[in-house]
Amino acid sequence: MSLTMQRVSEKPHTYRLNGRGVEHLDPLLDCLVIVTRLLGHPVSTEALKQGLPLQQNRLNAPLFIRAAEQTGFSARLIKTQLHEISPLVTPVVLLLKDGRACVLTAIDRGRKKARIIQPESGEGTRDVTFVQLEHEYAGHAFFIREQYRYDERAEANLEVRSRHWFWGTLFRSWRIYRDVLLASALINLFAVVSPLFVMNVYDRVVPNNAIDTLWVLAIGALVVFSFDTVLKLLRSHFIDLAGKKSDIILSSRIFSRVMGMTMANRPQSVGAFARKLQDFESIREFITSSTVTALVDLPFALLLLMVMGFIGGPLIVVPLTGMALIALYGLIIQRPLAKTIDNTVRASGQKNAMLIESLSGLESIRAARAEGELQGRWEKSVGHIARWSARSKLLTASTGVVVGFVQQLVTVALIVAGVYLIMKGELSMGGLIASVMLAGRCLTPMAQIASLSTRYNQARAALTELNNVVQQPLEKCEEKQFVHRERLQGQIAFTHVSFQYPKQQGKALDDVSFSISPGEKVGIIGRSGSGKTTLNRLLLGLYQSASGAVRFDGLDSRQIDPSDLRRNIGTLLQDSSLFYGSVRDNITMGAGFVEDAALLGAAEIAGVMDFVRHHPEGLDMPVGERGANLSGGQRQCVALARALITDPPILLLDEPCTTLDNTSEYLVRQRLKQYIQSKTLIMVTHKGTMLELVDRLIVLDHGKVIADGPKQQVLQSLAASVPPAAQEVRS
Ligand SMILES: Nc1ncnc2c1ncn2[C@@H]1O[C@H](COP(=O)(O)OP(=O)(O)OP(=O)(O)O)[C@@H](O)[C@H]1O
Repeated sequence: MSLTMQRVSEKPHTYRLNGRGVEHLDPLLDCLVIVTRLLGHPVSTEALKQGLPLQQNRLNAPLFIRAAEQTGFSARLIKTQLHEISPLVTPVVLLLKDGRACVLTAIDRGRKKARIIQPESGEGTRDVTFVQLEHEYAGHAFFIREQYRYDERAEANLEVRSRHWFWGTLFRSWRIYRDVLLASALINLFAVVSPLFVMNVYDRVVPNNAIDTLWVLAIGALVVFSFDTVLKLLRSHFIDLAGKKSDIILSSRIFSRVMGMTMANRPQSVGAFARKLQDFESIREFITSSTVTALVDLPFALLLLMVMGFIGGPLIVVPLTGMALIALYGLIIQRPLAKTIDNTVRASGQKNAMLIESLSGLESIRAARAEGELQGRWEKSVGHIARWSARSKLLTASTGVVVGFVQQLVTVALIVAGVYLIMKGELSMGGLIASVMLAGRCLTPMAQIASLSTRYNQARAALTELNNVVQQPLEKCEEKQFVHRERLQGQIAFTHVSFQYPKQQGKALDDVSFSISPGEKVGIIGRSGSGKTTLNRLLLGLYQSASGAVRFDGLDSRQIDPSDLRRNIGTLLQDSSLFYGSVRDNITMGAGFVEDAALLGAAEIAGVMDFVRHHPEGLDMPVGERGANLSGGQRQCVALARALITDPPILLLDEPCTTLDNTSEYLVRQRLKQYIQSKTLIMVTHKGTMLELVDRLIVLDHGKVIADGPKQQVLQSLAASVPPAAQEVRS
């Protein structure tokens, strides 16, 4: 379905929007929508692609699987012949040549016919022969089924085990880690070669002048070392490969959890939260080569120790004692180290929060001449972090020093004890040298692990923080099934709605009830803090009411998929944000594919064309970070155009045109008046002039509805009683 926005007459402008405003032109997405319908749980295109990083506005194979999974289905892409597909597994999405796709709904093997639905043809179900289909089929098919849902009864009896977000992701690379383990076993076996080579040279070659044997041994050792080098390179490559794979999955998972988090659980501080997410770096570092190598090598140290025991006999006690000493020191410093790192992490979060807040409020800081105050806070925070990080550095450095000392101690003790054994004739010269070398090898992974404890503690702290993030409730959780509504009529009802912000005293909305019919134009007025914006937030489903219900077309908003709901409500928030990019990007963000006619139409109504027309780059004019290159009024126009771009049946405008000059406001108002004729409008405003757009007024005070009725009647009664709310509406 395509959208065209036609300008019917010149003055006043009349705009007619045909269609939904967005054409997705995505065969895979269309097929998935059809499959969800066939499986009895229809999901809208909007809900399926919600939050996915579409490639040129389309699903690709991995995104198809993610789209299915996030809406309660599971999908697998399998290479298969057409005749191998069982009729029992339909519906199946077949990938066709030239990037097309179709849904295979039934197979009649006897008559060699198949029943398909090809969305782009718009023909509905049709029968084709196997030969025809084979000709088009590209060889891969998506097999989709509904995920089994446990209900509350199951929860009582059965604990549903799901994989941990972090360990489960690492576990996905178990095959790679298995190979790494195998390579490590060989590498550690090869570690024996060097001491044995030296031992044999000292004990056999030198006393007997056996030059031939020397060369044989040397060539053998070289071959083994070459193999060892290749294996070591491969091992690091595989560990990095597994780390990279996990890193991509984990980063994407964390970000999607953050995006999907309920507003009630959103973090109090953006800066501190951003810091938590950045701390993922320390986890990434921890799962890369050096750590994993040290961990994997540790069990093999015991093997080397056994070989050493075989050669050096009682000398084994020396490295064993050394290992025990290193382990003991490592354990002793764990607690103080963990404490310093936890404190550093907390303080860094606070410092980052301050930095982000200061940078975003730089103009206000300058205007209030508060630079000195913030400088003071900053220096205090930096000083605090420096103290803790100096402590953690000292502890880390002490590990290195202690480990080095133990290693030297072990060498000296081995040589002293070895000389006694040689004098007693229980050990050869070569045996002693080999024992020293092997002891060194045994201690290396121990030393590495001890020095990794800082990194481990950082990763542990980051994992704890991220665990909290990942465990936050999601707006769309797997257990919850939504009703999918492509298009709402625009009927809205609040019944006894009360709401209190988390961790706040007092209700922001208190027993609010009203009903709005489709096409009605309603103004919400009231003093600052009376609850107007909160009411908008509940309408958008950003927060859920504690009691009562918000209904759209008679359906509780909690049942409607949030993405469907928001697609149907064109929203201009009081503080709508713009993002780095062009004016065009900012208007179309979230809308998918938009035809130029629709874009121009929305930009015209919202007054964007009035200023981009004079810019050499037009709609491609860059807006800067957070829209910093635009004026306040221009930013509001772009945000208004964004609200109109999908031609939604409901418009929710919070303080539109507040930052526009009178002429611009007049022009936008006149164009909006034409545009909203068939829409349901809910508008929060303090501006009397904007009330021209509405026929009915709802007045809020301290979270309660104190008046509701036709505009003139409410204004008159407010003027008569002269409550503060009436004075708020400036004419
Ligand atoms: N995110 C929030 N967290 C906690 N409390 C909030 C939050 N937003 C608003 N409040 C509180 O809820 C109450 C209603 O605020 P709301 O923003 O809905 O008022 P408003 O009528 O839109 O005001 P204004 O006209 O100034 O925009 C206020 O007391 C405010 O302090």
